[in-house]
Amino acid sequence: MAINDALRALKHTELPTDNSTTSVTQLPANILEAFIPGYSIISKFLLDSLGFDITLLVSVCFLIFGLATSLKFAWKHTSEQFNEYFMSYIRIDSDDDIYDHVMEWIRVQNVSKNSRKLMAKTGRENAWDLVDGDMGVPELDPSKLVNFSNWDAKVPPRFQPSFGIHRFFHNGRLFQLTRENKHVMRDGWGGSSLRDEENITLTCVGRSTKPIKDLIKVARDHYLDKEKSCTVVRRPCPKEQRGRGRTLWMKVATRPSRPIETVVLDHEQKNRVLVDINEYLHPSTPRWYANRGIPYRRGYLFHGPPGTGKSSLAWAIAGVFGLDIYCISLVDPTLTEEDLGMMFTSLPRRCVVLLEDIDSAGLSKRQEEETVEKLKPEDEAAAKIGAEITRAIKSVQKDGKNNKENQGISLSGLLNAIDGVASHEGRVLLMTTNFPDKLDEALIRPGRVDMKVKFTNATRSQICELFTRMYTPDTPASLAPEQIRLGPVPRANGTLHQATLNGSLLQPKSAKIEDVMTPPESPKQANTPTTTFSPSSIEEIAVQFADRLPEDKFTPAEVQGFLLTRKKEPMNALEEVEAWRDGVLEARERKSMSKKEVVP
Ligand SMILES: Nc1ncnc2c1ncn2[C@@H]1O[C@H](COP(=O)(O)OP(=O)(O)OP(=O)(O)O)[C@@H](O)[C@H]1O
Repeated sequence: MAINDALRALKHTELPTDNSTTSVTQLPANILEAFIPGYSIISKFLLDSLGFDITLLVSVCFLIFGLATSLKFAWKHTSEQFNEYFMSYIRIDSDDDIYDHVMEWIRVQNVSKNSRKLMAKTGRENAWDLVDGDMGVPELDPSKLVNFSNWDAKVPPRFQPSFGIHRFFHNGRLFQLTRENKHVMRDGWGGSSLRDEENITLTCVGRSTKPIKDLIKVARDHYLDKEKSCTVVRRPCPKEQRGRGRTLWMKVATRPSRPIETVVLDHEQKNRVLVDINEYLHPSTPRWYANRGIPYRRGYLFHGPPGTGKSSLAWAIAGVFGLDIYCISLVDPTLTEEDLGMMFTSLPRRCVVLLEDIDSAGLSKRQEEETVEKLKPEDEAAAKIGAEITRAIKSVQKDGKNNKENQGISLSGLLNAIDGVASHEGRVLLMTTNFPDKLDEALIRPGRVDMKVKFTNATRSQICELFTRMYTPDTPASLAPEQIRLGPVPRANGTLHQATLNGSLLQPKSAKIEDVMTPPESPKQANTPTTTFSPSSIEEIAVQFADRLPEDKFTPAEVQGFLLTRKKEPMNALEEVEAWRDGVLEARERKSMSKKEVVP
């Protein structure tokens, strides 16, 4: 409107013909009037009352404003054209691992140091950060109680580049990082919903993306190097975040890998599992499977009483082979069969999938069959009728549930996910159970479960090993995967297995035990015994300790629990173990007696 008025005013304006400065810088009054209604009255009033003509001032302001706007427009247009033809960029979404790699690299590169737009994050993100060493964690005073409110206050926050544009140099080249947050509509299971989505864009000058790719590689190497001795744990995303085509897994933690030698198990058994997985994961194995038309999958069933080390071995395996671990709880009420199928499909090429306590997920043998089996000797006809009734009740229950969110995972749903056509090949499937006999044959048939590993209560040698490990001072690192030597051992058929782990290496090294035990000098050595013991005396005490416990009566978890309460006092542990043993056995006896009384 104002512009139209101004144009109209320009038409009727007779521009000054003289060459004076005033005529150049002063805009005609009718043009100013078009932009500022009432201008002539104001200017006349100021001229009459103050004797000051504001036309020149207003005209200059207008000219500066016009110039700036034109420059801005020209700059925007030119830079757009420049970006289009002379810049390269790579965009990274926040749900991709590369996002974490780049952001972490940026953080340590101190890009944040020079930036004026920062985002502060709590220094300690999870419990494992305390073992990072680079967190500036304050020293603890052993004479005082640990107070985490004080401790947290002393941990400096981390600073990351905030949303917006950040520029930095790498290898002499200028890069630009643009961090954005957008609200986008996404299709999810419950329909479309508005979600926050973050991404970063890395830009550099030039018509090739190679410098950015190199930078991403550097960031990735840096990140993976830091996390080399860690295991990344992933779980299914919360239901509301699970979207079609979007990531179904979320990283929940990065924890230090469990050293394989800390899992106290029969060495031959442990060897066999590791050798088998090692052979399966070998880069040449997929071709071997493909040539024979065999699906490239391998499954393991770890079974035994609770607290015997099934999950511990699973975690240690992930650490040894440097694989991420994908944990699925089949009892998760939000997990549907469709979700499960998609999750297996979206697994990476190599990973460990851990399905814990599969017996508790309603996947045990069909109840109606069990009922028939139980009643058969007495009345087969009645049993069959009973089974029919059970089936009918179940189908009614199922219909009733149809409208509800979750109908649980059925056996066929799990089998489809595990070896359905879309299921990803190359993963190591580890299933744990306390009750292997309850599992349906279909679930544990060869091809789904290729190796069963039995875990038992602690043997004498396991008790000895648990004791020795507990009182051995911390060593800087356990066996790195590359330190585990491979050598041939005979197979059942008499041939030599090429990729076989040397069993002795999986045992605690005597060299480690020979480390001198000294009283703690700093809080960091809190696990070191207060009394000095020679390595040979620790071994001797371990033997005596094992002599005082019956074999196959206590789980390794129970023995570990007892030792943990005396973790600095091996002699106390030795002296008190008999009383503890008798107490636990008596309590068990009483419990079984009371059970018998209740069920005549
Ligand atoms: N064989 C073992 N070697 C070393 N530690 C063990 C062993 N068995 C149990 N533990 C210790 O006991 C605790 C429980 O072990 P873990 O969770 O592996 O047992 P589990 O057999 O998986 O039990 P559940 O069946 O209840 O899941 C852990 O702290 C672990 O360190």
